[in-house]
Amino acid sequence: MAERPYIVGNWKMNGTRAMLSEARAIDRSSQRLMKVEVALAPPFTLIHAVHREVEQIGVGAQDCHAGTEGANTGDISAAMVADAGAKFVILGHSERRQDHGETNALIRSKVESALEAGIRVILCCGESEETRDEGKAESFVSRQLKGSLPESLDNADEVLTIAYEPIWAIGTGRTPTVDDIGAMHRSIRALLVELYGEEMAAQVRILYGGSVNPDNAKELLAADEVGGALVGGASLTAESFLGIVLAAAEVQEQ
Ligand SMILES: O=C(CO)COP(=O)(O)O
Repeated sequence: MAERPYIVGNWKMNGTRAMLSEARAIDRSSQRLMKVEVALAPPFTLIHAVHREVEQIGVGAQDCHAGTEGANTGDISAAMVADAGAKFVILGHSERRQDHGETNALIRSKVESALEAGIRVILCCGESEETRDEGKAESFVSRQLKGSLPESLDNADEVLTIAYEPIWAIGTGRTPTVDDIGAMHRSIRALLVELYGEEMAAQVRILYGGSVNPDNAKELLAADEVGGALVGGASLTAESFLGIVLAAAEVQEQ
């Protein structure tokens, strides 16, 4: 792993204020964090509280609306999550695509809105099991990214992270092989070079997500072109999340 690995916990629809102690515990185990960049994306309701609770780690949101303000009952804009303390937002997660019918075009306008609001984007992509079985995973992911990334970016390296999350690996305990992850990440890197040029593309981190846990993290993080992990279930307790952070630090040292 070339640069500092980036380990991000996506709490999804989990967590009340009782979980702030987990965020605090993650933050306080900062000894190893010098080698690893660590962040949490709690639900909207906890962004501000987590932001106030932590000193070392980043805090972000799991989604935002494409607009800036207005008559959108129940929605939250990028500027609002930024105001609550979010420094990044996860966009295009497969659960948003599936459960809320989010299209690539909508996701692209959310990406633009987030960048406009001055927060970083973790853009998710990933194929279904059917698409992988058909041998079309790489072309599918490439189409997803082409459809949801802005055509040009001034500083992709500073504002953009990609997360490859095969849908069939999310919450299932199944993961692709290290070779398959490496092949997909190389394909994503090639697309970034095509879109933004070699220099900028080289600095965009590409995370792997899907059933990452403390036991498999070391192997998965050592795969080619993997710059970190987006973690769901195993980010819900400090103990398991820190196990992954530790694995990332060990891979970094190798
Ligand atoms: O969707 C994910 C993170 O965004 C992955 O979730 P799990 O780690 O629970 O498989």
